[in-house]
Amino acid sequence: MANKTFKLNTGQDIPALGLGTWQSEPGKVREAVVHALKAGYRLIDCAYCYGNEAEVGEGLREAFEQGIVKREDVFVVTKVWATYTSRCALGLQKSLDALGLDYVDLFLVHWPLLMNPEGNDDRFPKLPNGERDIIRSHNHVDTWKQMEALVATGKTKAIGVSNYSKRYLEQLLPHATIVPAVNQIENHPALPQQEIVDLCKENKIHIMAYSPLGSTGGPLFTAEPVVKIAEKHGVKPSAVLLSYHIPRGSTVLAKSVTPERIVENRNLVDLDADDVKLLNDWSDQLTKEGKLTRFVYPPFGVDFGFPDKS
Ligand SMILES: NC(=O)C1=CN([C@@H]2O[C@H](COP(=O)(O)OP(=O)(O)OC[C@H]3O[C@@H](n4cnc5c(N)ncnc54)[C@H](OP(=O)(O)O)[C@@H]3O)[C@@H](O)[C@H]2O)C=CC1
Ligand SMILES: O=C[C@H](O)[C@@H](O)[C@@H](O)[C@H](O)C(=O)O
Repeated sequence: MANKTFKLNTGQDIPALGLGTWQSEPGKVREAVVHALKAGYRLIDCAYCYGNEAEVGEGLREAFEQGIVKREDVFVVTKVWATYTSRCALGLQKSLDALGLDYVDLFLVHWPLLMNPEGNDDRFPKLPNGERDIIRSHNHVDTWKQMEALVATGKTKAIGVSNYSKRYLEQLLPHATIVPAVNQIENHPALPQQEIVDLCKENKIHIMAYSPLGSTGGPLFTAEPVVKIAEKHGVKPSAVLLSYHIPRGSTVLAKSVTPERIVENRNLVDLDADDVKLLNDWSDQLTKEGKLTRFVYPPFGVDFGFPDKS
């Protein structure tokens, strides 16, 4: 099942499982990438903001040189960081240079906002009071227009968004000449974001689920329904959390720099209708109790339109 692919609205095949690289430490991520490609992963999720694209690129190069995989067989994703959303072409070029590639398969708007491109830091400019230096007059639709222009350059095969709520998508879609191929969002049974998933499905926008384990340390491993289903199938809770996305028709990104876990995370299981119901019931219960959990919400001080955060 880990070799499954989905079709994007561009006609490209996108793997159902990818390796995440956020917080993958220097000194570890090159080997993690090589190991993942050897283990059969065919999607690597990167971002300029992660500060490790040069080392991810070394891993890719090593895998190409060793004949583990060819460039055209790996789906490489990267994202324009918030200080470059008024300079998307430059943002893409910087990622390509760091990765050592001449194109990526998918380029995403990492977050729908602009941070001061002339601020006091390349990635995290701050105001004297310590808050992030955000250009609040910027319209995220303008960023999308720049993204659209990048497709013709051949430097990215597809474009998409990330961290787009229903409200933001509804603002964007009437102006989009190219419908985003993907919306990459936090997604797991404790944050199903069904309203976004449904809207994306209606518009043929593929979901890439991030932080499927609850991000750092995998806080969702101990959730009761997850443990119950894992015991039933004789697998680890991580396998249940990753497999949850396959019947939803979504790609799932699992980050690890630990060789055994990278391999282990390829062992997806076929969840049956009872398992899916148990997880969905848990999501419904969390929704009713107001206990949904968003693990990734950086301190931008911007209302992105997520119902659990506005
Ligand atoms: N677009 C966006 O804004 C965002 C995108 N992402 C993308 O999604 C990816 C995945 O999300 P992320 O937030 O990193 O978190 P994940 O939900 O993938 O969890 C990663 C954590 O789980 C641990 N882990 C991984 N596999 C196992 C396992 N089998 N058993 C036990 N522990 C395990 C990892 O440890 P270790 O590495 O030490 O093994 C790490 O601490 C990111 O890396 C990034 O590529 C993530 C957040 C936001
Ligand atoms: O992709 C992962 C996340 O979005 C990450 O890029 C942000 O959380 C960033 O560290 C920030 O603090 O704004």
